[in-house]
Amino acid sequence: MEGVDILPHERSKTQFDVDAMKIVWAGSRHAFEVSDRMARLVASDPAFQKDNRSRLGRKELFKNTLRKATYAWKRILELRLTEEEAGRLRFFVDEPAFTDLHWGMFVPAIKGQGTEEQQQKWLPLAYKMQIIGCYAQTELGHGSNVQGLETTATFDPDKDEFVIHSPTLTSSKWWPGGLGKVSTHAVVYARLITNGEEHGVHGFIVQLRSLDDHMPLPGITIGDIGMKFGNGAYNTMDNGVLTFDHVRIPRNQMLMRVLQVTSEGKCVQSNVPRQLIYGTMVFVRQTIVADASSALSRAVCIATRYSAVRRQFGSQDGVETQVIDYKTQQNRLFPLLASAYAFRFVGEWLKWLYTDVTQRLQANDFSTLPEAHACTAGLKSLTTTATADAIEECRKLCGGHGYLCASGLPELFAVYVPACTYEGDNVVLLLQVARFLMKTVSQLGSGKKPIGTTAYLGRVQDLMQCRCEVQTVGIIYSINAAEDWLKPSVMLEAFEARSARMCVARAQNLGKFANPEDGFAELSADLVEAAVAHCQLIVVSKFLDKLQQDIPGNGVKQQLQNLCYIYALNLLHKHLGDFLSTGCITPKQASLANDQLRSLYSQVRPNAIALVDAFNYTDHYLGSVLGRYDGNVYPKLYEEAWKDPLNDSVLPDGYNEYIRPLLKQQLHNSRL
Ligand SMILES: CCCCC/C=C\C/C=C\C/C=C\C/C=C\C/C=C/C(=O)SCCNC(=O)CCNC(=O)[C@H](O)C(C)(C)COP(=O)(O)OP(=O)(O)OC[C@H]1O[C@@H](n2cnc3c(N)ncnc32)[C@H](O)[C@@H]1OP(=O)(O)O
Ligand SMILES: Cc1cc2nc3c(=O)[nH]c(=O)nc-3n(C[C@H](O)[C@H](O)[C@H](O)COP(=O)(O)OP(=O)(O)OC[C@H]3O[C@@H](n4cnc5c(N)ncnc54)[C@H](O)[C@@H]3O)c2cc1C
Repeated sequence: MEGVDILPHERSKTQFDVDAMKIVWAGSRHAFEVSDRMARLVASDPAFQKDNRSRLGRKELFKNTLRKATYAWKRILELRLTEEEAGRLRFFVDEPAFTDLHWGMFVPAIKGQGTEEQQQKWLPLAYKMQIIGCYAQTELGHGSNVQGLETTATFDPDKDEFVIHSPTLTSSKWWPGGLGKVSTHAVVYARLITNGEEHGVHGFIVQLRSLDDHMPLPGITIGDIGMKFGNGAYNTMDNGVLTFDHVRIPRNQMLMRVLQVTSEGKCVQSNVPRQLIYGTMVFVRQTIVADASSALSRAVCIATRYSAVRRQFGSQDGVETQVIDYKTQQNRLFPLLASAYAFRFVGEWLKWLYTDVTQRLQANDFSTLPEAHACTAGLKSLTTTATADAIEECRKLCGGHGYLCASGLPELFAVYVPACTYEGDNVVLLLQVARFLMKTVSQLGSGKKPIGTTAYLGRVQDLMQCRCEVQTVGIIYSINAAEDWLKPSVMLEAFEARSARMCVARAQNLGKFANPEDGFAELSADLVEAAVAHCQLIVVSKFLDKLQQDIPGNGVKQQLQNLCYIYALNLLHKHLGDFLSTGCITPKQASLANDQLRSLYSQVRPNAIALVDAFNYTDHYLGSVLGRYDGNVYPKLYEEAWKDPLNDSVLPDGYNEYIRPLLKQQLHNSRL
């Protein structure tokens, strides 16, 4: 069978309604229609062509991005796109740009931390892009430790101004995207000092460049921090360095929703908790979780289509085997496919949680903020780590051709992998989750009932007294055959028991230290494992919740069920040590889980291509010869190779200089 015939043949085997699945994936019919329209708009416009990025030098690459980002803005205005449509359009343009930070961090920082008056002044300018902003928090010396930032904002009551200053080299702002060459303004995080007293880190709106000629304002030094990992990749972004030499800004440019500074330099705390200063990060972490499913599904789409097209080794009748039919390939690929769906649904739920906490904050209810912080931090960490690893696994699943830029995977990896670091290093974020869990466990004895995602810890209070013998757990009686693993309550109980037992065991170990902080530092590697178990439980439980909803479309729910159990059983297999050592399941039950997993792979196999078609990605967005919708891989790969600049001429530059003299010299030597 020819390459172009394989994928249609695969599609003919589909056992569910792909169009209905497209709507489930998008979140709603409306979201699907918006997304579909924007994807086609971008794909059909030559201005958004992106297949030459890996061949461009830094300056060309950056200018190209400026062109695309400003053209996208022009189209957004011309077509009068809604905020939702504009967001999707930028998503499909698929090129990191200063606009991400302007819309994604600068605007949310003002919205979340500015007073009404400040929002009225700055937001209209930002919405029209009459000013362009970035988020300048991280410094050369400190990123994770926000309280360790060194930039100072000292209040001068005589002039009613703050003096922003970089006292040391390590206080230079370092990393902010959009800062290096584009932004006119920044929300700068600095230590507030009034009347000689320190009041912690706060955000300040600072103008950086002239709105007339774009030159840095007096006292400000700015530049780009240099090339980053990967050729094209994130180098479209001008991550920058910034120092201040006693730069003055009016008092009303401190973002004052949390704390007000009066003209006398007095600090007045509002009823809003201090942690709201970190609110922009919570917002962005939530968007990063949703984005993880996009990056992961993209890599999985490429690897799945290519695995169906690619054949290696013969079978009895002489037709070579599609590599997707190897169990080892399925065992590596299908859990990633399942993860893409799992992250989609947990992302949807997290968006709901974020909206809920935002509404509560507006009504002065701060009770769910710690949980929102723990969930956004933990899920950001879990999903980005898994996605970065998965993109690399997809490259390997595509064999040698996966290493070619034409596969789209090297660039995707290079663009994606910093997500494990920005918006909080993934380990640092898991430690935040661990703190939250340990606090929750320590309060169990006082009768405080945990709620939301930690409610399960309340249900297993017996664990605190170590009264929970293996035999008391229901799973032990419920699983006697492989199919028993397909019961939602059983799966949930297994993940809850594993996480609860890990949390309680860590809490008990912490209790052995005289100083809890010493204990936390000493046991931090174990604590991170408990945080991972808790976050995996959230993902599994939200996927199971999704299955409880009414899901229209022939066979759609069945496919989602298969994927949900693949996600959970694969985790169980990978973390078997946790499940066995905490006594949640027996070795025999673990073996049954594996049998069930293999059976699910066989059920997914005929639907694999349709399950990735449901992502509804255009070939433009995928940017991969291996992942083409039509499966016409080999002719196109061959065609692509000839586009390389090295093939512009038959003899390479340097032939006369290097190759010819070398060959002549060898000829001369052999004659000797
Ligand atoms: C319309 C079009 C839109 C298009 C765009 C849309 C979306 C795209 C969006 C953005 C673009 C996306 C990506 C772009 C790429 C890159 C951008 C990157 C940006 C950045 O990286 S910005 C810098 C990010 N920096 C960090 O994340 C630093 C990490 N460090 C921290 O968060 C904190 O310092 C810390 C690790 C939490 C520790 O802080 P510390 O003050 O020392 O706190 P603790 O003492 O540990 O805790 C005190 C207390 O506070 C609680 N806490 C901590 N953080 C939070 C929080 N965020 N929210 C609520 N509560 C928090 C903590 O739990 C403690 O509570 P206790 O009860 O225990 O006291
Ligand atoms: C592409 C990119 C874009 C970015 N964009 C922005 C931006 O727009 N604005 C902005 O302000 N910043 C930005 N950043 C900065 C980013 O937020 C920080 O790099 C990130 O928060 C990590 O901080 P760090 O660099 O200080 O890492 P470090 O904290 O120095 O981490 C180094 C190592 O130390 C470990 N570590 C640190 N603390 C602990 C601890 N307490 N316990 C155990 N281990 C620890 C970490 O796990 C890591 O392995 C960007 C970064 C990147 C890569």
